[in-house]
Amino acid sequence: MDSRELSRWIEAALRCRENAYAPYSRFAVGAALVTAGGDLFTGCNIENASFGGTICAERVAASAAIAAGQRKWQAIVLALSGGGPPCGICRQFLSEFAPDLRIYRVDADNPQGEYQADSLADLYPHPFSRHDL
Ligand SMILES: O=c1ccn([C@H]2C[C@H](O)[C@@H](CO)O2)c(=O)[nH]1
Ligand SMILES: [Zn+2]
Repeated sequence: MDSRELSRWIEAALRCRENAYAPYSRFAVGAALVTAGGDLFTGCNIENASFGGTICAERVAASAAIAAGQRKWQAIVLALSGGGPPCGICRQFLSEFAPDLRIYRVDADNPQGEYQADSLADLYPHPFSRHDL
């Protein structure tokens, strides 16, 4: 991955963040899931008046990739205010398909600033998996 490619992924996450439906938290999140072949699937968070019905940007992006038949992934880019990490539900969800996924995070309030890069394996070292069934 060169930095131009990463910039394109970040742009995609930021653009999708503009579609976030977050009237309750007012916290907009955008995600860009990058497949092994370099295709991009984007997602934003979608809240619900029944709060538990809310879905995070990460799972929307990942679900779009899965629904398109693409389950081999290299990275996900997250764009959110403060650049925080994915929630526990999303870590578990992503680990089903890509336990070593690279996770890039940008602060949507300062997208040209530093980004964080982690492996999902580091952020979520002990997923519940098929071996635990
Ligand atoms: O990594 C994250 C963290 C939070 N959210 C969403 C869920 C909810 O709509 C709002 C506040 O938690 O942000 C995400 O989409 N991804
Ligand atoms: Zn989440």
